[in-house]
Amino acid sequence: MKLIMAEVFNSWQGEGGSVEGSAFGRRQIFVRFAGCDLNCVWCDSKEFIDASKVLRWRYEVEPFTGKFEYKPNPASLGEVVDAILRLDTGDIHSISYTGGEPTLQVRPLKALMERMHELGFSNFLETHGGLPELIKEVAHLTDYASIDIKDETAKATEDWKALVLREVESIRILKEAGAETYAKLVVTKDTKIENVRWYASLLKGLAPLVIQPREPIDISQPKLMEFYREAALIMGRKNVGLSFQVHKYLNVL
Ligand SMILES: C[S@@+](CC[C@H](N)C(=O)[O-])C[C@H]1O[C@@H](n2cnc3c(N)ncnc32)[C@H](O)[C@@H]1O
Ligand SMILES: Nc1nc2[nH]cc(C(=O)O)c2c(=O)[nH]1
Ligand code: SF4
Ligand SMILES: [Mg+2]
Repeated sequence: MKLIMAEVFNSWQGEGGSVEGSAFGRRQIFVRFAGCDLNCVWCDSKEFIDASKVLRWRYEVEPFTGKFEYKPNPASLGEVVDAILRLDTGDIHSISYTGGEPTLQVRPLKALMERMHELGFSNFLETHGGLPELIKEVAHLTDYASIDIKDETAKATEDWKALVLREVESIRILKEAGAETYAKLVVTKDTKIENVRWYASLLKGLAPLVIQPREPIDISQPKLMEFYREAALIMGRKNVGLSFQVHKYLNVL
């Protein structure tokens, strides 16, 4: 079983805020898959979007040392499991599968999630959720899920409304399978309030929402709070929160 990897490292989960299902501030081992089918204008992992250009992957030798070793792609499942296990600091809340888009490599992702369960770890899936048919394959192995709702201003794909509906379908699948699931909406200064209302109406009664300003932040505080209020009025005041990419302020991975 082969995987196109980007990196494996140990850090704190820096996103998700305080809504139910969030792992913010929890220690995780991050497994970043190479390759994505979307192209968000603000993506902070752009160098990993084209998997064919990710010729090698890196794994931390020791957490927070900035020391890495490199291996050629594709990686074997055993190599990735070894890289994860050597980063097990004994205080790991869950393994985060991110990217790129982890669900695109659904067979190796599934095998890795199964292996991590066997080894006693919980699985945290970080995904755009745009491919519900692939989400179905791993939903039963997912303990926690953070699903992005791609705003129009992300310009992730041509038919962004159809993408949003597929993302919501993925949330439904994950919830039905018993995964603790929340939605994450990255907002920009150009995000439209009517779009925020639409996302909120789709998520109402389904999953909580975190509103995460795009980094670097240029959205005004009044606008951010307007999005928050409108979403909370639709979804309920306990079901909305803010999320910031705190790891970027701490200068950690
Ligand atoms: C790089 S993505 C990988 C997982 C998956 N492809 C997705 O988009 O959800 C991981 C998370 O980082 C967030 N992110 C990436 N670039 C960002 C930026 N410039 N500002 C805020 N959040 C960002 C994404 O929205 C997503 O929630
Ligand atoms: N510390 C930390 N937290 C994160 N939460 C989501 C991340 C991601 O890139 O998926 C991420 C990341 O790259 N680092
Ligand atoms: S879906 Fe995720 S990895 Fe893909 S371009 Fe958007 S933010 Fe980047
Ligand atoms: Mg990141």
